[in-house]
Amino acid sequence: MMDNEVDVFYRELPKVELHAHLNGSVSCPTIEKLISRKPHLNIGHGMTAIGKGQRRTLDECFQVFKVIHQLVDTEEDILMVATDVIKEFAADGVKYLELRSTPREEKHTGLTKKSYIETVIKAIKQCKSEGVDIDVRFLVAIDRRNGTEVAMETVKLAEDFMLSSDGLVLGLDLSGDPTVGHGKDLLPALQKAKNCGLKLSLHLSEVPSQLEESDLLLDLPPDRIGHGTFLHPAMGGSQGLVDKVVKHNIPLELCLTSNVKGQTVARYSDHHFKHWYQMGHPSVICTDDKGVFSTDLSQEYQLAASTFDLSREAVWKLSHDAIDCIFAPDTVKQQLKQKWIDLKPQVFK
Ligand SMILES: CNc1ncnc2c1ncn2[C@@H]1O[C@H](COP(=O)(O)O)[C@@H](O)[C@H]1O
Ligand SMILES: [Zn+2]
Repeated sequence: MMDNEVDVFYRELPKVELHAHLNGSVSCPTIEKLISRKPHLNIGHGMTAIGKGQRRTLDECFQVFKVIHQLVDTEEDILMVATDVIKEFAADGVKYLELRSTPREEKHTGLTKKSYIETVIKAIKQCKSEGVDIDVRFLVAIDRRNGTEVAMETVKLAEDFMLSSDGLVLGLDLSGDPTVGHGKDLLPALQKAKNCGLKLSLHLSEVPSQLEESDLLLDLPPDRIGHGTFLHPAMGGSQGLVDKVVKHNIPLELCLTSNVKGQTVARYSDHHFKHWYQMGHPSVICTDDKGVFSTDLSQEYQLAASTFDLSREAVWKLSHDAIDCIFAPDTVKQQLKQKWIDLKPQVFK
């Protein structure tokens, strides 16, 4: 996204990003660097991002991640990718970021799941020491396709890092192709994670066929929901599901461009943001995969505002209220709220 396409108000708006997959967030310039490191892979740029006006099926989106994973398979790659992504979010006015990523083992390069997470943490610490103006935390992701055993291993790894990373690792994400695997097989691992104090953000009902799974996973309950596209009765879900989300007051992470480009939502004006926002339910605008979907968080706020006719004050409240949905402790929430107070005159000048 070029700067001049987004109104300066949305760029300067301080923002909280809670749903960003590391390898889906890799920008064009970083992809270029990766391609030049690995010319033998013969990967062209068109294979890693979905441009303006383009769409793919969700299935095709998952093919794109496979291509990016080929490009990012060493500690060096992960360090560069994570550092670039963090700096790009900071340049877009994001003041607090929860990055998520699936630790991968790559036997041919010596990458292990542990060194994968260590490298992301190293990137976060490096950005901090360089004075980049953003507070970054990490959620360890479980890819649902890998089943019970890997999920258990991932929980153990996340727990170890939660205890040793000075508060940088806060929780777990459940993601991956929603048409593969079933949440019931992952329930024991998620329950264990919750019991040891890891926060849970779960992709729920990203596709229509997951209502039974969502009903089951909502009883955990998770601390946040990714997408939740088909939970609401107006989207083919049910009042019972909405009631559970409301009863537990579980915030939703909503990613407009991701859902439209991945074709689970037909057009922006049909996005389920409108149902939850109207109810006054905590709804946080997020990017999902800013690289793959060629977007950024400022653009997503502007899209939400123009599609649903939100005033600047309403947009301000939307970004401010996201602070209450972060996984970091209350002291961090207070610091961020102070930052929003300090920045407001400048943004509304
Ligand atoms: C489009 N909607 C989506 N739905 C579900 N999972 C998604 C996703 N977008 C991304 N991921 C998950 O994030 C991984 C890439 O980042 P990391 O390698 O983990 O950093 C994908 O392989 C998938 O597991
Ligand atoms: Zn996601």
